[in-house]
Amino acid sequence: MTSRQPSLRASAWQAGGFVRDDTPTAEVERREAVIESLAGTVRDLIDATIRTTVEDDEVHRVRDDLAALVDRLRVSQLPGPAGVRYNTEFRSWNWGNAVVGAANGIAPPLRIVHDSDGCHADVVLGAAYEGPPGLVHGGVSALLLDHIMGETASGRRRTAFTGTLTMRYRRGTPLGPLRLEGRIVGEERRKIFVAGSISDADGVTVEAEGVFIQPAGTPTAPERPST
Ligand SMILES: CCCCC/C=C\C/C=C\C/C=C\C/C=C\CCCC(=O)SCCNC(=O)CCNC(=O)[C@H](O)C(C)(C)COP(=O)(O)OP(=O)(O)OC[C@H]1O[C@@H](n2cnc3c(N)ncnc32)[C@H](O)[C@@H]1OP(=O)(O)O
Repeated sequence: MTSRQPSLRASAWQAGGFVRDDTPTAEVERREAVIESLAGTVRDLIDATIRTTVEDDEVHRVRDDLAALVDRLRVSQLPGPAGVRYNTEFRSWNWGNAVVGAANGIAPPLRIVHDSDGCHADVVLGAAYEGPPGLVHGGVSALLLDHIMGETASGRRRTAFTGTLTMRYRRGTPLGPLRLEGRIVGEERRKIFVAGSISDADGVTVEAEGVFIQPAGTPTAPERPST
């Protein structure tokens, strides 16, 4: 996640379900690095669990050790999901997000780059994202495209919810290195039309079209610089 320029009254965001949290940016980033390192190990654990061939007794011992570790993390917990928070500098963080959450071991996670044409992200998908043998699950493709296309529509200056998302799976998407892209192709009042794609080294595997809706009454900030 990148830093936000202060541009709007914080109160404008409360209506969109974002939670104001005045943790200073330096502290947010310190904690984010800590929790991200744990999530990275959880991601390794998921991959190791899928691919392990160790004997049953060893599986049971590892399970018991992990259960003890879960108990240690449960000692202090949020009352519910992590949500989206932002501070006075409009630095936002959504550590539980299914696609980009720093604390979420099931998020790939996607590192999204905003540029003048929209957004893109390079990602490597492993065994945890498999559908057909050796190929990315179609729902995972839709998940990742939904998010990057939503961020494209948002442009980090407004809230945009997915209204309609249409996928065209042109060929199987192999597990491994992939590029995701999103770009705005039209706008009509609160509707933002976005095109998206997933590509491997040989070209596009999935194309998507989406209509994203800016909820009525939510603000739009001035253009933000590219990151
Ligand atoms: C200001 C400072 C900003 C700083 C910004 C900083 C950070 C930004 C941070 C976060 C945002 C970042 C990224 C977003 C990233 C990822 C996105 C993930 C996307 C999701 O994962 S999100 C979850 C799945 N998503 C839902 O959970 C939606 C549930 N749903 C609803 O919340 C409503 O249903 C809604 C809001 C969609 C519409 O509600 P509404 O009341 O506003 O709509 P309304 O009836 O007024 O229609 C208005 C016009 O939209 C047309 N229209 C309506 N619905 C449509 C549909 N479904 N498809 C196509 N067109 C539709 C109408 O036909 C009309 O069109 P027309 O104007 O031409 O008549």
